[in-house]
Amino acid sequence: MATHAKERKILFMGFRSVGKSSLIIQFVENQFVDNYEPTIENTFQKTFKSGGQDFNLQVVDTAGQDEYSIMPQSYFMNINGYVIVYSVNSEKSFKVAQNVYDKLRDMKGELGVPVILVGNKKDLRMERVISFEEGKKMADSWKAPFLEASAKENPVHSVREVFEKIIHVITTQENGGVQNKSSCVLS
Ligand SMILES: Nc1nc2c(ncn2[C@@H]2O[C@H](COP(=O)(O)OP(=O)(O)OP(=O)(O)O)[C@@H](O)[C@H]2O)c(=O)[nH]1
Repeated sequence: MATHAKERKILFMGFRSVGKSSLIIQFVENQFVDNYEPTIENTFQKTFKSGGQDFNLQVVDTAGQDEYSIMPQSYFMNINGYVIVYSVNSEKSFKVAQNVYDKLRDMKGELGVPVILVGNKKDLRMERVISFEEGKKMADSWKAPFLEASAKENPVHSVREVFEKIIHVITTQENGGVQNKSSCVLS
């Protein structure tokens, strides 16, 4: 049975150069961008099917934040879900991830933040400074899903997982926090 595509807007946040644009461009255009160009702000569109439901996604790629960034109002209006990204080779980006979450939490308050945490660049094995366990622990403290990803190595799997997870969080929150089994496509 055909159902209408649901419009949802997702915001990517995190420190500079962690791979926000790369993950999004992999998702939207299936390609890896090797050169680094700082983002100002960009919005991408992509249709995506998850749990039998079509989604019309608007994905906003923000300029990288740091601990001093002030979040504009537009980060809080009409946003359905947040993807906070750090890179596993950067201690600083891990700290900024917590910082970004704290600011979102302050703004969103009691309702909770529909968020996932992504440790990107897991292909950089020799340069890793943040373990999987540390990432998981931070996400657990937010009661949020966690995954590690790479926009470079096996990216199709990574980006699919990122978007499956954030859509799952959004859907769960829209259903009043109750896990909807029929839309639960994650193992
Ligand atoms: N090895 C590796 N490099 C990556 C990965 N993802 C991104 N990069 C590289 O990291 C650099 C920064 O990537 P961007 O996607 O521009 O990072 P960003 O978070 O959007 O950066 P801002 O626009 O400054 O916020 C680029 O040179 C990418 O090629 C990854 O998974 N693995």
